[in-house]
Amino acid sequence: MITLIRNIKELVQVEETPKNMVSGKEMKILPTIKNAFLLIENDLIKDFGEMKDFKSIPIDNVVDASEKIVLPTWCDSHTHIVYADNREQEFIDRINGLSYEEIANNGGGILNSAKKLQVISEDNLYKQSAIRIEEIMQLGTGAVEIKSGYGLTKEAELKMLRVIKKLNKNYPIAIKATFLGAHALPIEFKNNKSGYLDTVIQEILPIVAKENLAEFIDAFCETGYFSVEDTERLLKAGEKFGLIPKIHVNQFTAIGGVQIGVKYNALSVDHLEEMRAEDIEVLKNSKTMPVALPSCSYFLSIPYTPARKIINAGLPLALATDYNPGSTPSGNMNFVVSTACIKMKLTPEEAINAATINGAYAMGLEKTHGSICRGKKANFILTKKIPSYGFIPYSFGNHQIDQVFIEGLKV
Ligand SMILES: N=CN[C@@H](CCC(=O)O)C(=O)O
Ligand SMILES: [Zn+2]
Repeated sequence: MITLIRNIKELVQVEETPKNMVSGKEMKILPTIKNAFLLIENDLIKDFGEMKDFKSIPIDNVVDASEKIVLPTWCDSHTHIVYADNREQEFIDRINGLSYEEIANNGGGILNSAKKLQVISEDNLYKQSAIRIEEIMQLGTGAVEIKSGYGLTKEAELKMLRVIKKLNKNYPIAIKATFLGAHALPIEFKNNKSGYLDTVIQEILPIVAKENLAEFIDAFCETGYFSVEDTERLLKAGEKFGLIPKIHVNQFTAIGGVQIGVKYNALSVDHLEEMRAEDIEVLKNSKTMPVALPSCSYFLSIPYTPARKIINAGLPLALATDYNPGSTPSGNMNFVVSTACIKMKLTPEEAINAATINGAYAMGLEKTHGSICRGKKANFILTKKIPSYGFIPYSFGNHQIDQVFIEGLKV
């Protein structure tokens, strides 16, 4: 089927020659074509250009985009969308003065989600998660990474990963799975962290690899959770099974997590709210994408990732939601892009680059997603009638999307 999107006011993030990512000063450049067309064949982008250059061919479906902007769908490279029920009570506890750490120490936090996840049926977990997938597709997300890590037992971790696999099969959105067995220490292992890591490495990891349930491996490398040494043990074990690291680091404390990520060729290091000069330095000359999660900073009232320092050092940056029941119960990439501009001082061009092509890189999807490029997936957002693409982050919290296309079809 051939679909033509015509009279596009501005077609954003176009690429003649595909690139893997954008870094430093390049992030301020967002290639666009004004008064453009976009031609789709089945699930792929066939052509694009200026309207005046469009050569008539037989078309099955025409969409008029007068006064509207078209941009690639968002690439959300860090989420925990598969979870059981919610944690609004902890939200209220925080309003009343408890800290995220105090809540976790009282059995709340990740362990609270694990308790709920261990008892929910796979079917019910799938149903709850599918609603969130449908929600983020409507919000313009066309590719997403999803982590395990709320199971914390063999059965429950595998249940999560199987749900992720089933979502990937049933929805057109691209889904990448990450095994996050080392997300928190289960109560049964309270004084036996190395015993829990033995379970993760010897009992769960081999099944994850054998059943092809995840491409990436993650750990919450943080004071009070998993140390740099624990993380290294895990990444080494993952490496043997060909799992690529994408890790939680520097959320509350900077303890060397970025260094261990770079040492093990992590595809991304995520959170980075607390960054020392040496953490920025070690990322130079690496292939590791720094990923900021501004909705998490917003929700927990913790510092924002120092995005300006990262980009001004010549590094790339990706933006993601961190959608999860504890620190970020929102999967809205439009809000992430706005918040990155408002609170982290990214320009709209930098924020859109960070949420599209760099997000695609951070989950290994840069060859097929993240830009308007011939041969890439026909994943794009058609906005309402708006004055410019800068209006998307400017009108924060408002919904500027008219239609979302994933793999060539309106969702
Ligand atoms: N920081 C670790 N994990 C999640 C939050 C987990 C939770 O509170 O449930 C995050 O990325 O913010
Ligand atoms: Zn996370």
